[in-house]
Amino acid sequence: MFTSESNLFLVFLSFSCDKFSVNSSSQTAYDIAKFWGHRHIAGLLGRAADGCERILPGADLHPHENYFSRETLDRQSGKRTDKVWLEAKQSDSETVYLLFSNLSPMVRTQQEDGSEAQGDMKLCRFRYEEVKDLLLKPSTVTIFLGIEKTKNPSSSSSSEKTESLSEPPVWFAINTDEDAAALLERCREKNCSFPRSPNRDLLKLSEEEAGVVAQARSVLAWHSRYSFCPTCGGATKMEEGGYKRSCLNSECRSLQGVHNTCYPRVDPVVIMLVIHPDGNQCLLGRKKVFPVGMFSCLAGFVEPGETLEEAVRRETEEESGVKVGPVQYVSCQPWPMPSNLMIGCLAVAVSTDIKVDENEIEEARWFPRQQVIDSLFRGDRSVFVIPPRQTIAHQLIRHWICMNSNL
Ligand SMILES: NC(=O)c1ccc[n+]([C@@H]2O[C@H](COP(=O)([O-])OP(=O)(O)OC[C@H]3O[C@@H](n4cnc5c(N)ncnc54)[C@H](O)[C@@H]3O)[C@@H](O)[C@H]2O)c1
Ligand SMILES: [Mg+2]
Ligand SMILES: [Mg+2]
Ligand SMILES: [Mg+2]
Ligand SMILES: [Zn+2]
Repeated sequence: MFTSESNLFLVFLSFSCDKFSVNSSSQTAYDIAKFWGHRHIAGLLGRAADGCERILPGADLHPHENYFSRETLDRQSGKRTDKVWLEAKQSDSETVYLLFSNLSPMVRTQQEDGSEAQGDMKLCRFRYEEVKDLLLKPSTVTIFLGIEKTKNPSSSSSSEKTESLSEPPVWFAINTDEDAAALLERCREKNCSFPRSPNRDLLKLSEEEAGVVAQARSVLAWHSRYSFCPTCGGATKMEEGGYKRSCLNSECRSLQGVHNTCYPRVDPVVIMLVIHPDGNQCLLGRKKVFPVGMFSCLAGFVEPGETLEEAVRRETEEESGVKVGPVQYVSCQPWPMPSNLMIGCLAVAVSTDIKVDENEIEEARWFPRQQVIDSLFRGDRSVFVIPPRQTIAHQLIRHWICMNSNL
């Protein structure tokens, strides 16, 4: 019975209907269709060819995968202590090496016009023969990243199955202090470089490669910052495929029992979208260093002996003066600059007056839902800019907009 009405409705959707308009209660047409049980209409509103499905998935939200989160490699932590296996894999002709200089991976840019789009940048991959001299240098740090995950083995043909009997390639990352220009000459491909602004440039990788870089860069950064033993100041040696540093001083306390100083560090950071008590506005702030017009979620390092909820409340109040009540975890994102874990939360404000800490934040404001929708989906016509979609800040804002927040 729906067929002709559906087609008419779809035509209407594709020509003139504005799906992002909200009524005085900040409800979209989708919110209202869903509330009154018009599942078919809600489905159409959420499915049109312009990507609306991603925009308004409703209550059946798919758990979102953040950029830098994809696990392309199987880490195989058990292999880290198998020296014989690791050595054999290092010289295997199938093994993939990523080359880092000053903690930046060598990448190839697809577009010569300097385009900013995601996927425009690819990691340069090297074979053992091309890097074996670097592996021998004492200043080179080599990390075992893992084994390539096999793609859906049950669906492969019999010839593919025979091929897949051999182990998939193993990946290593190396950081070297060799001259960057000389390193670039090793590459067979054109348009290669070591990006200078990781915060901006590493966002141009594919999801698969971004996940590998998140792991590699964080561990390499740990080695470059923790060369000496944090307990006695002595020299250390690298172990377990790059996942441990042990003190060479046999008297050192760090050798008795297990010490977190011997393992790669991760710093937890809470990042929160604070919702106004009326449910229809959210709190966003800007740092002086942000591009003109950009506002983002507030964020801050979790302190020792603090829960995530308390960190959200403390950082929000410190930076904006706003007091927060309930806090709800949404998703997290590894952020390898150098090794943060961004823990994304929604929080509900219990006070609304804003008083910013000028050392951290230049300005903070309550933004109405409609303005946020404009900023997410209407680009040029918006009054402010939100961070790019690769950031968890963007995803938290999108998550709030996609929720049936007021029904
Ligand atoms: N992916 C995203 O969407 C996103 C968004 C915002 C922030 N971030 C990241 O989160 C980090 C933390 O946010 P913030 O700067 O607002 O935190 P913050 O509000 O806690 O302030 C930073 C200050 O805290 C102090 N500090 C305390 N512990 C620290 C630690 N372990 N490492 C470094 N400094 C520490 C330093 O004085 C630093 O200047 C940023 O550095 C940024 O990389 C990511
Ligand atoms: Mg902060
Ligand atoms: Mg702070
Ligand atoms: Mg802080
Ligand atoms: Zn020591």
